[in-house]
Amino acid sequence: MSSSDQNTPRGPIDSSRVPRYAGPATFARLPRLDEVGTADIAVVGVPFDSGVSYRPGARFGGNAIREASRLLRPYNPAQDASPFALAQVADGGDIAVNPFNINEAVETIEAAADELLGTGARMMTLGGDHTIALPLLRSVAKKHGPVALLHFDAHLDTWDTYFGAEYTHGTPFRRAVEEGILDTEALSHVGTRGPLYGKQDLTDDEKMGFGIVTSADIYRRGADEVADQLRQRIGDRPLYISIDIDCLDPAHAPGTGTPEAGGMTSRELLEILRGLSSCNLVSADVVEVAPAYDHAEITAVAASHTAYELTTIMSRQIAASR
Ligand SMILES: N=C(N)NCCCC(=O)O
Ligand SMILES: [Zn+2]
Ligand SMILES: [Zn+2]
Repeated sequence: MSSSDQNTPRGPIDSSRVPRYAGPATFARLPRLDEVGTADIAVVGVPFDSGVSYRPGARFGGNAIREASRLLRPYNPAQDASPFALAQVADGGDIAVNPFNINEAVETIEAAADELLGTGARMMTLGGDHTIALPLLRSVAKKHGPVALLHFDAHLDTWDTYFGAEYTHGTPFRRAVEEGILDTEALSHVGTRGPLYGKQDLTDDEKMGFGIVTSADIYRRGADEVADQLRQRIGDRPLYISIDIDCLDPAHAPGTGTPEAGGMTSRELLEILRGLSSCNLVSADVVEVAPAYDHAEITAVAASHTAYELTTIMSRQIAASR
């Protein structure tokens, strides 16, 4: 039983008493998981970037997002909710994974997710490269069955292999479809753009069941209409949202490993997420934040606000289902 079932949840450190730049950076200055016992939502880092095809560095993403999240405040006006009061949200620290063995890392992540989800918590994972979405989805599907997937990304990430490797940051969603852990009636990429290897990439992707909302679609149709369309497709299915921060334009997220020009703004991303606030979001990740290429925490701030909106959606669901 989570502590929030008995008491009011323990929230962030009060930034009017302890300056927000002081002390250790847990996500949003929330308590650590071991301080509260169990949580409704566990924020967890996965410092792993051995699956990247270009610039490395996303292993430092989780802690960069935590640092940038010091400035988050407890009330979210855009969703009219205080996420850390509605549910016990806590920082579960990092999943320690082997950087030299991708297969072992994937197994470790799945096992750690099994353990956390087994306590009844939902997971808000901070990556790490996109490889980590596969073991997280495996674990979520063990609990909920095949889940709807909203995948925000410049890239499809449904490619087959790189250098013969099955588990990479460009391949997690093809593996997930092959494994039958996704609900193929409700799969969407959002923010897709940029050059592909060939037209076949799109044909393959469509055969797997994915719909595509391109970055240009968002610009032309607007965030509200896009969110409405996505919400209708998802319905009340258990939903997993995976957000590759490179879905944002490099102007809004320079700190990432495979940037592509012509992306959505951070405002558009946040607005689409707010439009999904009624969805049954069971877990989510924010990946591919690589702070070495960031400037003035632009990317880390965008990622921390993204995780905040996702956490708000989950906490509203948790409160509504009590
Ligand atoms: N998942 C991310 N960020 N990128 C995938 C790009 C794979 C490629 O280099 O073709
Ligand atoms: Zn990407
Ligand atoms: Zn990706």
